[in-house]
Amino acid sequence: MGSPVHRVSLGDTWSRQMHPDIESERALSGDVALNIHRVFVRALRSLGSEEQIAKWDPLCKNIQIIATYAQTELGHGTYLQGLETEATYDAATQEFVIHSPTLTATKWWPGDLGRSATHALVQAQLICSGARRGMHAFIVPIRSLQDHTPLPGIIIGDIGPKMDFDQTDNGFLQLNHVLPDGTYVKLGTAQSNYLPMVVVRVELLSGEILPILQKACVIAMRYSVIRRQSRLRPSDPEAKVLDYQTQQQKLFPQLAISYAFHFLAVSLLEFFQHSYTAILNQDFSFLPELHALSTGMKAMMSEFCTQGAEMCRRACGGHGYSKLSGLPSLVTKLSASCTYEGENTVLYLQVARFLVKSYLQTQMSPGSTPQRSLSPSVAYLTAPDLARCPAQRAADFLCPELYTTAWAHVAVRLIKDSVQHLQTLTQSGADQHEAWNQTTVIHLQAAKVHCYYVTVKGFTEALEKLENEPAIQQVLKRLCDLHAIHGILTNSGDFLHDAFLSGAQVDMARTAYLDLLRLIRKDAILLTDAFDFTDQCLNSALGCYDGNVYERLFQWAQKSPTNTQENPAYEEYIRPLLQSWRSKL
Ligand SMILES: CCCCCCCCCC(=O)SCCNC(=O)CCNC(=O)[C@H](O)C(C)(C)COP(=O)(O)OP(=O)(O)OC[C@H]1O[C@@H](n2cnc3c(N)ncnc32)[C@H](O)[C@@H]1OP(=O)(O)O
Ligand SMILES: Cc1cc2nc3c(=O)[nH]c(=O)nc-3n(C[C@H](O)[C@H](O)[C@H](O)COP(=O)(O)OP(=O)(O)OC[C@H]3O[C@@H](n4cnc5c(N)ncnc54)[C@H](O)[C@@H]3O)c2cc1C
Repeated sequence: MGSPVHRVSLGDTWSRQMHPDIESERALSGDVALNIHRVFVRALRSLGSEEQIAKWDPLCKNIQIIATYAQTELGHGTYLQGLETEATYDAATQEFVIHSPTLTATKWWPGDLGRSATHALVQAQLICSGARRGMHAFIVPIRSLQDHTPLPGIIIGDIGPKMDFDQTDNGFLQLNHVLPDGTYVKLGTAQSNYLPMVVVRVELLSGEILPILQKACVIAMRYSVIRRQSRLRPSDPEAKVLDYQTQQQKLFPQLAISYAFHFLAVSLLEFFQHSYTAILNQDFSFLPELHALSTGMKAMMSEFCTQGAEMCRRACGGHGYSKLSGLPSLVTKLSASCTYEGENTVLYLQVARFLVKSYLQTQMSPGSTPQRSLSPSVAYLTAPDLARCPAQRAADFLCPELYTTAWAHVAVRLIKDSVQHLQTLTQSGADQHEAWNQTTVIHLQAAKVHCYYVTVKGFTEALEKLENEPAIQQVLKRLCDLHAIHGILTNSGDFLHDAFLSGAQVDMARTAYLDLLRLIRKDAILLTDAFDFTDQCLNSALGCYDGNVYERLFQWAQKSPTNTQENPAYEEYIRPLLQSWRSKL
């Protein structure tokens, strides 16, 4: 490992040396390749029969094969029913033949496919007895385990340079009448084939997406107490930029949402594990809500984390634009998460479908067809609603029940409004699909507010469990309050729309918000230290634990290739340019 890791600088000489034995335990940090091998394993365990899992799982665990998940094609990524790769069952030979019938059927994007993977889980349209049976998964060997060359019928390669993820060889794959390995076993419902995406979306939240925002918060917060710029009063020394209220407004909401998302990811993982156990026992009743939560949280977390990491980068001024800060690559990595594992708009609209169905369920007349009980995440649809917010003073906005009710009120109003717009169009004769398309902007807004409500509710419920830790509960409650009020102020129009909040009450909320910034200031470094990233993991000259920013920036710059190699432009361009005046004498 490179420079010594600074976690707890005891100041003695040994602090600066990492013992090799403990260092070897810190399995893998920063960029890791072969990420999609894990996605393959999740898919295998979700879709495979016991026999298939028994065969392939050990091969994956021992890295006797390197696998990828090949679903997306050149022509389709979102619309799975449009995937063109074919798996035709030949009853005579009792074999499946996998084929890419068109250019747009070329598998395109699967991670590690470009140069690394030996096997692919290929999602293909199953064709049996001439009938198309929808998307199904097949394990296909693609490279020789002897010499890694492409197997017969396989055309394979890398898709070329990307915005980031340079460590991953996203690839393309064409299959020319290839026979996959093993028999085919169909499990569960039609949606079972979608299960791997649910599994990956849930795991991405705390495994990949949230830690990137947390790292950006650590880097920007530590830098903001080292960076001194300008004076609060002419007679004062230069101020730490974190003492400026506007710097706090940039960074503290990102810190608050990092904690909100942490608690949310924990509770979603618990719900997922409960639902997954049921699904493996062929009980799919939890799947609709699990799908709605996993899509909504993946869309919201990737969107807010990307915006938040960019805000942290900008809050570091010029040095935030330097790659030595570690921030630019955090932003470009996060922006991919708004697309992979489901493009965010498409996923939010899946949430909207769920909200419409849930709302219509609440409107069914009593005694009509037996109602499935409403899913817990939308129980607020039938909770008593307030027409007006009762807040009388700023402090009232520090009450979790008050702001949770406020968020539920706006979510109900927007969901109801989206359903009414949909019904108005269908009742006026519009085709249901056209009516849906013509109201998706309204549905999108309702889905986003519902997701924000879920994070606020989840944070308040997590706080309730901390009653035996009053000091911690108090510090985290400030972040919960800030998260809820920041959303209200950012979307105040939604709260003012039906006069649920008055203008005066929005001013009260702002007063409470600004006071929270002041209170959170003293805990800001401790709240980011708590994420417990090593300096190596942060990989940032601005974010090191010991705060020696300027020394590291200067030292790391010296190591930049532009400073260690000859300037290729000098001989060919600069020297002739500088000397050109001589030839004119
Ligand atoms: C270190 C870095 C690590 C990076 C890792 C990166 C990994 C990236 C790997 C990938 O990107 S893999 C490819 C991921 N691709 C996607 O996520 C594709 C997104 N598209 C979809 O999920 C579906 O096409 C979509 C949900 C948008 C639409 O589904 P359909 O085309 O079937 O249509 P429809 O919306 O009518 O859904 C049919 C039914 O299935 C349900 N459904 C759809 N998806 C489901 C799902 N995933 N789970 C459960 N149910 C699902 C849906 O709710 C609905 O139920 P109802 O009819 O009861 O309403
Ligand atoms: C870094 C990275 C890694 C990836 N790794 C893998 C992998 O390992 N395996 C794999 O199979 N795939 C992988 N993908 C592909 C990824 O899953 C798809 O790109 C993603 O699902 C989006 O699909 P798309 O590209 O077809 O986007 P599109 O759906 O074409 O999106 C384009 C626009 O169309 C809009 N749109 C599409 N459908 C609708 C609709 N019904 N309603 C409203 N708007 C719509 C979208 O909102 C978007 O604005 C990866 C992608 C990236 C960026």
